[in-house]
Amino acid sequence: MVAISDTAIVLMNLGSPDSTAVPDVKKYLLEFLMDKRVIDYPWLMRKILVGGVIVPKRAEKSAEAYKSIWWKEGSPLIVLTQQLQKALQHDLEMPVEITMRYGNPSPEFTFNKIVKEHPGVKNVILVPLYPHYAMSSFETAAEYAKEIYRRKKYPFEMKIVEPFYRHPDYIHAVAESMRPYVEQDFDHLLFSYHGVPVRHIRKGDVTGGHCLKVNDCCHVDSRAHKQCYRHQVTVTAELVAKELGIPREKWSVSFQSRLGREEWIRPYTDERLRSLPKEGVKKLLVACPAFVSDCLETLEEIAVEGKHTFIESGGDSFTMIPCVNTHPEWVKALGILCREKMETVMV
Ligand SMILES: C=CC1=C(C)c2cc3[nH]c(cc4nc(cc5[nH]c(cc1n2)c(C)c5CCC(=O)O)C(CCC(=O)O)=C4C)c(C)c3C=C
Ligand SMILES: [Fe+2]
Ligand SMILES: [Fe+2]
Repeated sequence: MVAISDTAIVLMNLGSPDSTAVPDVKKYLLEFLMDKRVIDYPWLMRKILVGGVIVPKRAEKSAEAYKSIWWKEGSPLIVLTQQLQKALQHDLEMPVEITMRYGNPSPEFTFNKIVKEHPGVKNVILVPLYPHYAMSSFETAAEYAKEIYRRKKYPFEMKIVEPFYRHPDYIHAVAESMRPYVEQDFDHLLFSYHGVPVRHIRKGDVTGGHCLKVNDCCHVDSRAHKQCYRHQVTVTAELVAKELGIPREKWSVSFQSRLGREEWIRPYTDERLRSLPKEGVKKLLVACPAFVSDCLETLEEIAVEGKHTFIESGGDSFTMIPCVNTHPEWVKALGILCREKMETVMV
């Protein structure tokens, strides 16, 4: 039972296919990749590329990858988000629901559930579970939730928690979740973030002249940083490494999960995994703080494929550090983020 409250929290994650069956994976990939903020080409071009090339080519391989990481309860990303929901609800003593940008449960389903099960709720705090801004992650989640909210005229106010990539409590949670791993002997720590196309970084640059144009742009103050994924992931890595006391030469950042022929932000994780052993790195730790829940991109792309690449290239030991998932410090941090948002004036 949850205490009666006029506020509810909605945790919004990316989503997964309903099952590992090829038709379900196809349906999910189509919804995901037809999103104009993920593949931002004109509609007809996107339709031809996604429906005619990418999805038919990728669906079976993707389904196999999902099969290899699927839990008996379902998709790890969904199950971990449900576990986070329960832990946060216990912590905050107010209703906490989950929703997904793609697949189920959809924002419409979740908002309807709140209206039906918690008719006293007047305020909803929506938390896109992305620490960093990207057009293809935070922005699409927030805009989609707002679109549904406005279209259906729900009887509550809705506030959205902004990217929290440098929030001290989030940084502390990531650092604490990593601490047991960095206390062991290791040669190097790689922060592997989900990549985005270079074009997305340029497109999000509100100044039109900063990102990837100014020398060492991520470290030069700019209004562009509010929407710069590259800047924000760099800051997270620097703050976490500082809190853990890891010297600068012992960690680096790279970007995984490229799709298509376009140039994505560099360095690429697979290339780094091939070159690190040649630079003398034999014991490697990999952390993926772009994700708050373990998912296909960590459990398969990093823990299986990435490990294989590193060991084949001459590495000795490879450890993937789990995401913050339901770590108590993360549950605490999320509660603080929600409470801070509740205290702001409704717009
Ligand atoms: C143009 C393609 C893609 C962009 C841009 C992109 C950005 C992006 N994605 C995440 C988080 C996740 N992505 C996940 C899976 C996934 N991502 C893409 C493509 C793009 N992502 C695809 C095609 C897939 C599906 C799987 C596959 O076929 O490889 C996941 C995992 C989902 C799961 O069910 O476990 C996450 C999480 C972020 C944060 C981001 C921008 C920064
Ligand atoms: Fe992705
Ligand atoms: Fe930038």
